[in-house]
Amino acid sequence: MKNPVRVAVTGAAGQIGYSLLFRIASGEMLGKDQPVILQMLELPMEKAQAALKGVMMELEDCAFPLLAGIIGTDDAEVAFKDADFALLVGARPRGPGMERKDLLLENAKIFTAQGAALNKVASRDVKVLVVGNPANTNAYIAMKSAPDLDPANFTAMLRLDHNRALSQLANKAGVPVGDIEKLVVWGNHSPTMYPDYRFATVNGESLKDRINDADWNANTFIPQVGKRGAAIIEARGLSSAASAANAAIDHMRDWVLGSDGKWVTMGVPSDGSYGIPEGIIYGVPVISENGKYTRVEGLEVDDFSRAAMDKTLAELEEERAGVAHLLG
Ligand SMILES: NC(=O)C1=CN([C@@H]2O[C@H](COP(=O)(O)OP(=O)(O)OC[C@H]3O[C@@H](n4cnc5c(N)ncnc54)[C@H](O)[C@@H]3O)[C@@H](O)[C@H]2O)C=CC1
Ligand SMILES: O=C([O-])CC(=O)C(=O)O
Repeated sequence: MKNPVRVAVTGAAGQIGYSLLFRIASGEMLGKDQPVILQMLELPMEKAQAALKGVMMELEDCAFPLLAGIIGTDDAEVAFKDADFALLVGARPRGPGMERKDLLLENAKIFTAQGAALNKVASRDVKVLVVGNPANTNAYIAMKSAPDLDPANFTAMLRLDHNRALSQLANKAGVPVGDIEKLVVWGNHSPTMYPDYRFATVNGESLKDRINDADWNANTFIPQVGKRGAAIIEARGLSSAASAANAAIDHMRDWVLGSDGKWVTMGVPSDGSYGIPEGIIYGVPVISENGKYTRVEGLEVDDFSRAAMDKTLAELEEERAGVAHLLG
């Protein structure tokens, strides 16, 4: 049996937390041979702490063989102590009529504090996934607030967008979703994101050629993927939770255990490639192996794509400017 690893989850009593923790504890994220210690953070309010207690009782009641320990706390330095993985979910969600960036100033302070706490007490190799919105800029804030940790280990979740795009493409082309490869979602987790299937294949053949519908791409597919979060809020009255938790599991699992040669989308600090300034947390295609992700390099950027990639970049730069005063 492997030694247990420590997985910190913030916002553990929230709706994503409730869909996420049980799957981590059952081995779906890190493997069926990897024991985990869950270190869960919630707000210091009585209601949040009581709800967290309830979640911990239910985790116990599952008798997961891989669950080697559970810690519930309102102190970030307890939750992140020696953490090997940190899933930063805890943040306010948007409601109907809001954009994710409307949450920026309210949620930003969470990520300066949690970045600093990770910097102080987490494992030096901690792998961080930011889910709380606006996810890219919150990941940027956490990364900048943790100067002693490897910036490459701060990532934002665009996997839900990637998975949404896969399903839309599979429906349109009438192919099984699992047969589609080489999809990318560039940029920000916001309506400006650019889902790009120019390179996508189905059983090795071009999906773009098979669909062959530029109008559908520009006027249906791209906006539909970009606004899917809002459509879920409209339908449910609450933002996506089960699909968000599922995407978080996919993101971490592929990062840690490898993507099997397949492209997946991760929001990662830019290395300057594709005309994205260094350090901006931007969705790019990566392949992961042995716990390390590598960008897919050298993809052609045509005029349509350049315009789309620059638009989402401009929004990220605007968000970054909006939080610069918090970062000293
Ligand atoms: N990146 C993505 O694809 C997605 C991101 N999200 C975002 O994830 C976040 C969480 O969503 P839900 O679970 O639905 O919200 P929720 O409101 O159900 O749960 C959030 C939980 O976080 C806790 N929390 C708030 N501030 C905290 C802090 N400083 N430390 C620890 N815990 C804290 C709250 O008490 C609450 O229990 C939201 O910002 C939402 O917009 C949601 C779906 C997809
Ligand atoms: O739309 C929201 O606010 C929640 C979210 O990020 C998503 O579902 O993509």
